Amino acid sequence: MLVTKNLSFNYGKQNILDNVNFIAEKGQVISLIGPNGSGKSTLLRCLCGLIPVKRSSVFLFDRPIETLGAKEIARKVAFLPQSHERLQGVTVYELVSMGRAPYHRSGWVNTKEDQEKIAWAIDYMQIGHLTHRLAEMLSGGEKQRAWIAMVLAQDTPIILLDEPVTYMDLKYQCELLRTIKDLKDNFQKTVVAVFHDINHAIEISDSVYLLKNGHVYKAGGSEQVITEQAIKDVYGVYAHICKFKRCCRNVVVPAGVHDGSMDTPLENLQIK
Ligand SMILES: Nc1ncnc2c1ncn2[C@@H]1O[C@H](COP(=O)(O)OP(=O)(O)OP(=O)(O)O)[C@@H](O)[C@H]1O
Repeated sequence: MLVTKNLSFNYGKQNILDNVNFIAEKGQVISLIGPNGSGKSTLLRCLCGLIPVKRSSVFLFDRPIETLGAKEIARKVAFLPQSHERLQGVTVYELVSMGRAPYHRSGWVNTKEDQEKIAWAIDYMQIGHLTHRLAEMLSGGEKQRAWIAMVLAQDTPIILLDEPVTYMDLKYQCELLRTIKDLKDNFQKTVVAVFHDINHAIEISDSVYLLKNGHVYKAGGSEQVITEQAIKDVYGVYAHICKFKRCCRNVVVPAGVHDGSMDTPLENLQIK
């Protein structure tokens, strides 16, 4: 569905992405993880045609992305950026409605189908009580849910989310992870999401891409990719990969401030 072949990208002379080979199939959840500045957001922006790429390095439904028009791409891929545009005087309902823009030829008249998709997205993200509020007046977490509703109203087979749990409290973080799983299980959506919390990536992903300095350090199932060695190599941090009873996934626990220095190998940490 969404593929990159030896994708490289520069800003000026700075090499940001280096020979990235990526593949997302229908109904998969794929996480991008890696340190600040490793190229995760840039990769997402290449995947939805927001930044121009070399010919035949990004393919959307088997077609080189540069051969598709902006609206055509936007009917296939929705993108939630890391930081949102500051929209003044726009209600939450109007914000969510903007997700329908790729389907409008000219002007702004919502068809019955548009209204149904908008209503579904609002209901799905549980923001019905916010629709008349100005988006700029919402709390960080409320705003994030409103923007995700806009992305869902776009009704695309592929959804790209850049740090979607930002600003959300624990309850909404858990709910958003469930939402992503539901979008995959019940709507066969393909979701590519950037996470800083590695445990979120472990919890939700069919595959994980671990980026380091613009290249893919490792990709695959989370158990293969996320190892203590990989975390040390990529983040420069010692971390424990733990298994807990009644928790059916690995849990990454970085060495704590009381365990010793961040540079202390795990085997030398003082366990009291
Ligand atoms: N518009 C731009 N012009 C020049 N350099 C840029 C631009 N946008 C990003 N960069 C640089 O590209 C590199 C990768 O940035 P990117 O935002 O893709 O990283 P990231 O992995 O998403 O980081 P973070 O986790 O901090 O969000 C960084 O060094 C950044 O400074």
